[in-house]
Amino acid sequence: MPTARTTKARISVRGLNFHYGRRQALYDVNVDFPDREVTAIIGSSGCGKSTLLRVLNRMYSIYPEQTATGSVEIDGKNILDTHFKLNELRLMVGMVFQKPTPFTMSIYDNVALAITHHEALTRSELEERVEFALRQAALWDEVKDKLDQSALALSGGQQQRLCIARALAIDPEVLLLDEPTSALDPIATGKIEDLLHALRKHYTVVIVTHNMQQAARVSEHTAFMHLGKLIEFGTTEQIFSKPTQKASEDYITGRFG
Ligand SMILES: Nc1ncnc2c1ncn2[C@@H]1O[C@H](COP(=O)(O)OP(=O)(O)OP(=O)(O)O)[C@@H](O)[C@H]1O
Repeated sequence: MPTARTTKARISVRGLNFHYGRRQALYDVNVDFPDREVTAIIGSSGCGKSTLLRVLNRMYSIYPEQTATGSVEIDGKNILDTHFKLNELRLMVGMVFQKPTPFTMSIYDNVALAITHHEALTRSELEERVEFALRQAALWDEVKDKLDQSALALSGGQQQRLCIARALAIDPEVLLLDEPTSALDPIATGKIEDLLHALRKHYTVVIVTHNMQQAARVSEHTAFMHLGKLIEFGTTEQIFSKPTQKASEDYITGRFG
């Protein structure tokens, strides 16, 4: 398999194999995710996109039958190493899921809880941090007058931006998004895509998406996967205009997937 190398990698995946019990879902994946860029992972259903994303924050580790071999280095440290503390990893890598998952509590507490789990701050420091996170997620103006209202009363798109604020509240280096707009309407989707454009200045973003137009709009690099293998990685422009692998070309031109 080709190793996708770039000059300034923030995450380097090498020789990654992943099993759900006896079922192998990833085969010898090698890829570098560039620093402070958006990388899209695309490919047909079941090809291993979510699995790869979940390995990047070791989410599988709570399931004993799920195993990963190989390495995933962030800042030169192998985060798959069981000696690498999960708490430390949670501070480095934030994650947002397909369906918004706000906690049943106020808008303010949703974000504050993420911070107080890791840090002891004074009340005013905490207020500043919550505001900063909500501003980063382009939600502050819409919620600043109702911070003590339930997060569940927000629209789906606002809830998803709240989840992004929660992920950003701990100031991670990496933001992982697993089909973050698939449950949203086009206007809410557009807001999240605009947000991704702004976030790339500060964060290394990896997004799994089924929507190829979205990948083309939001990402600088694209990884194409097929049947658990990373088939091709390149600039999004190259992958969409001149894919070098037949499987990528077939997927992009809609012949399968
Ligand atoms: N918990 C699990 N136990 C067993 N097999 C699983 C589990 N989760 C996923 N798989 C299998 O691993 C493979 C990769 O799944 P994954 O969810 O990563 O694919 P995907 O590309 O994200 O798919 P989709 O686009 O449909 O979300 C699939 O064959 C799937 O059936």
